[in-house]
Amino acid sequence: MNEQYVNKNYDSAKEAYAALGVDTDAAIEALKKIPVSLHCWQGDDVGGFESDCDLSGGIQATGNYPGKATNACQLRQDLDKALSLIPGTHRVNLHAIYGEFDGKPDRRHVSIDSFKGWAQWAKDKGLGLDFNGTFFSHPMADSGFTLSSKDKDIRSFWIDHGKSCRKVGEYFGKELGKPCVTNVWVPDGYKDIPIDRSGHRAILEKSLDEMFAEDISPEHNLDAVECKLFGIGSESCTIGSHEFYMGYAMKNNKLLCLDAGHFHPTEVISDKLSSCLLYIDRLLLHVSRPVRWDSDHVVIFNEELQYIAQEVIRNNFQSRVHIGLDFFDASINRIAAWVIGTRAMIKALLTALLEPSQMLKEAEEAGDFTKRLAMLEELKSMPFGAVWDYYCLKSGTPAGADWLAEVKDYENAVLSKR
Ligand SMILES: C[C@H](O)[C@H](O)[C@@H](O)C(=O)CO
Ligand SMILES: [Mn+2]
Repeated sequence: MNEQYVNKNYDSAKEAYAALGVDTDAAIEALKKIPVSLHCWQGDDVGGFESDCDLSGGIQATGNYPGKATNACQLRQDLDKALSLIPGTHRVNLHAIYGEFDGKPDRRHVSIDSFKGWAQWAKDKGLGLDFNGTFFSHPMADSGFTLSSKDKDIRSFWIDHGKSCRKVGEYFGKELGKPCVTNVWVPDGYKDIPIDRSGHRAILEKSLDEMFAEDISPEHNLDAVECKLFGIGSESCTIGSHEFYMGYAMKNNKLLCLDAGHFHPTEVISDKLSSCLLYIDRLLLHVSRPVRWDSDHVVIFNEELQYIAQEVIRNNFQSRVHIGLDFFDASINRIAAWVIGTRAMIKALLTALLEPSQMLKEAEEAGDFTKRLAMLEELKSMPFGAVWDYYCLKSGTPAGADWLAEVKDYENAVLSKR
């Protein structure tokens, strides 16, 4: 996009927003301070770098687009490309299966050594890292149960896994000088109607307590727990439900992870932030796009994404809500998927920062719902795209759809040779 054209548009957008009392330069400065955590698993369809385990746990990446990353070097190279097309300074979210393993990977005791390459890379790029235990895609998860299993050997295997993952998180936090959010999601559940829901939930609570027993400074590592309604193969009962983890997080001062795809189809996470944050210090978001089910479609600039961003910004929750992405589409260029989803998230945050929230709040408090609705509609055609393009260019990233040609070049030069 032509720089002169972008600057000119920005100047008139700035004027239009100023008329509403909104300072576009201040909005851009605030936006720069909000990191989004890019999930590494979009880069290889949640495959990971352990050799011989298929994706399990009731999640699925569909599609067969060529050129996916097959090792950590390729994945970092792809992330570098994606990050070069995304304005701002962000974070990368890893899973335990993405280590650089020397010999046979030991899922029970995940070693810090396997993640030194990632830490070095993140340090060189000024990125933060987040982490996840991988409680699936492993023979010890084949029964469909991990931390809530009634089998002591299975349980203790996964407790050890979780403990070692927290140490990796602590290591990342220390190395990078920013806390790592280490998330726990377990697929445990029953396909058909169970008898003993409460037994499994009591076991899950006990296993988590054991896993989290060691005090780790929140300066380095923050523990998160992710709830879910159902998965493929756990349709009738998911042990780690919303109520379970909401209670667990409150009682134990953990982050609650809200994944946009983990609720009933018409239930939205945007409406949950303000309630959860009355009782819980911090939230982790897995921003995703469920289409009829937890399908993990690439995030787009839709209403729910804007509502999520508005809830964060209107309430000044930036420091209490960690924004992570969680989608995996194997049917399109995977770097484009990261770029589309992350840019959409950032664009939604920018749009929320450009809202004259105080004016809307005053209208609401005065009972002037006509003005509230009228203004919300008018805001939809404000020139936020001009502010976005300007931000992209000023950040050294392409404005408009210019990034797509770069992804295409990269596909020809790199991905097609894999
Ligand atoms: C790969 C992720 O950890 C996984 O998607 C999890 O966060 C989830 O959302 C499962 O449905
Ligand atoms: Mn998730």
